[in-house]
Amino acid sequence: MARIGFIGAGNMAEAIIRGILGNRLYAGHEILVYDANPQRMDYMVETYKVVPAASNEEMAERAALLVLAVKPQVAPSVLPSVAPHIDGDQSIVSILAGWSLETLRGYFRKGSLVRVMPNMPALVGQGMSAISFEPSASEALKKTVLDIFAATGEVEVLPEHQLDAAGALSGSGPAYVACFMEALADAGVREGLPRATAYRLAAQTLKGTAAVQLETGKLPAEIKDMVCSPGGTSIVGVYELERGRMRAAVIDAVHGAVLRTKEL
Ligand SMILES: NC(=O)C1=CN([C@@H]2O[C@H](COP(=O)(O)OP(=O)(O)OC[C@H]3O[C@@H](n4cnc5c(N)ncnc54)[C@H](OP(=O)(O)O)[C@@H]3O)[C@@H](O)[C@H]2O)C=CC1
Ligand SMILES: O=C(O)[C@@H]1CCC=N1
Repeated sequence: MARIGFIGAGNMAEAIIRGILGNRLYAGHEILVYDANPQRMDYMVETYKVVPAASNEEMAERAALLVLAVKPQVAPSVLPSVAPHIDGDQSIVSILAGWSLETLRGYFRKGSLVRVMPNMPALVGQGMSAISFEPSASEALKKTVLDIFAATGEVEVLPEHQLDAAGALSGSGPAYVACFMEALADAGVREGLPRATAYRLAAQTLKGTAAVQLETGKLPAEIKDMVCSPGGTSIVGVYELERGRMRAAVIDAVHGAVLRTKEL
């Protein structure tokens, strides 16, 4: 049996595989992949020396732990043919947005189920994964799953009812942050900075500010106060952000993503 198999070898599967290989959790020959797109299969096999499966059904027969990494919209056409091949010793990790453990259990009669909401920065080992286990999950399975996602960044075990919120915050969050980064860089260009310089300044500013929060534990409000000198420049910028309803826009964005998650 392969240690792990990926149903769908797209962006997130690649990010997780990179973490596994980079941290030497498993070797390429212990990882099975199947993707409906033959070019994508070729790319994954050539790049990561993983093992191609002939079908999702073969994968389900051969992988001790199966990662569901297709789009949620595709899952209803994939799971009915995969589930009958799963026996009680196997485990299924779903990263499908919006798919509850209860919905998954409707397909999988056997096997342990885990729900994970990873995020795209897993690609560079800076991911944030929210993880929910079934109450019956064994300590061995918890360790295996935590080790896999810790290889892609940080992990947080959450009760399942919080996973949709986590997905809309940290799962979708890189898209919002990229929009903010682009806006910051556009602003720099408007003020005369070269485009490449503006991107570098914007990206490192986001990374550095996040690092201050994570390393010092200071509240975002405290960090903002450390930057805003009385009567200075930054407080004028903060005032303009507030006039633009920046906080309300972000809160609306996450709420919109939660509502969409419930539709999937
Ligand atoms: N992207 C993100 O930031 C995050 C995504 N997720 C979740 O991860 C999952 C995967 O997302 P992502 O990696 O972005 O998606 P991708 O579209 O990059 O990857 C999915 C892959 O599955 C392939 N595929 C389609 N149909 C089948 C099939 N029947 N059998 C096997 N493979 C198939 C697709 O091929 P083709 O392109 O030809 O259709 C594609 O290569 C989703 O469920 C999403 O909700 C969770 C957190 C973050
Ligand atoms: O946009 C999506 O549906 C997926 C889930 C979280 C991030 N990307």
